[in-house]
Amino acid sequence: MSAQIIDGKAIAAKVTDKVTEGVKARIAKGLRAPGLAVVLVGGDPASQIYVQSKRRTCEKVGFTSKAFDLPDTTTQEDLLALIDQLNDDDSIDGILVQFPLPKSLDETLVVERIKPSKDVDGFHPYNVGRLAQRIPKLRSCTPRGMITMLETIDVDLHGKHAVVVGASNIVGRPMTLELLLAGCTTTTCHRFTSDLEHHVRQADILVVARGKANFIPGEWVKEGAIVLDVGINRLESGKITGDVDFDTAKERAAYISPVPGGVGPMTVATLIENTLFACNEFHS
Ligand SMILES: Nc1nc2c(c(=O)[nH]1)N[C@@H](CN(C=O)c1ccc(C(=O)N[C@@H](CCC(=O)O)C(=O)O)cc1)CN2
Repeated sequence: MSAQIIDGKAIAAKVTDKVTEGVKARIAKGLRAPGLAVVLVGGDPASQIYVQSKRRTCEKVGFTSKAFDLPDTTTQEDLLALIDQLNDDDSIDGILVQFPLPKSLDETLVVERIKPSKDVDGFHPYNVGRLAQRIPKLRSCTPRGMITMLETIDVDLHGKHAVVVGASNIVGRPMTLELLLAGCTTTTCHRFTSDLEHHVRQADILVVARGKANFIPGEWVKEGAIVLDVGINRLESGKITGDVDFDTAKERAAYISPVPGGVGPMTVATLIENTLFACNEFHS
């Protein structure tokens, strides 16, 4: 059996089309277009690609996009002052500060400074806490995007054993909360997990966010599992590959997301979806 491919690029296009309709509906009612501020500090090449994609998608759906490209010498005070200014700007519904930040800057202080109603990344402790308490509002983009991917598959998540490999604030931890909310029994594996193979072999739903090419051998994947690969690893050849050994895994899984074209595009689409939500729900 060969797995069905979960086409993140196609699902993301549907999500952004729906947002375009939402923006048109606002304009038809005489309301302003949603506004997203995208802040990039420094010149990390991967971050530049992601930020460009976010800004391009904003334009495509009819948002107002404000770009802030700051040098890597930016101080903590300067960055927090910009966030304060954006928090007070009524034309801005969402504030996105691209991570990772240069080492001299504290990401936690940045996350905590953004007004929860403009936290379209869903990283603020207020928004993570709401997700943990089953009353989500703004939800982290990559995990929420993966739930949207799962919703396109005709599968009942209740009681399924979901195993998340990786416990970062951006992906692993909020994904565990999302899967718990969806009714899964969850296991989160991290750097101190002993016998990773044992846990992975139990997974009906396997989410891997480790950042190491072919970290999960395909033989570990349970027959009929759903595999979502969050890894984006650039090989010396220039090829981009995920964290799961795709060729072997696809012979065992029922569904699998590819890299590229899987989870990555859903991250951007969900950010756009979150911005429209923030605009309609909190600011209008
Ligand atoms: N403030 C944030 N920073 C970061 C986040 C985030 O959600 N918020 N996530 C990641 C990076 N990321 C978005 O910012 C992101 C990663 C990957 C993709 C994507 O579309 N990848 C393509 C491959 C494109 C390429 O790298 O050439 C794919 O998988 O098909 C989009 C966004 C860390 N930082």
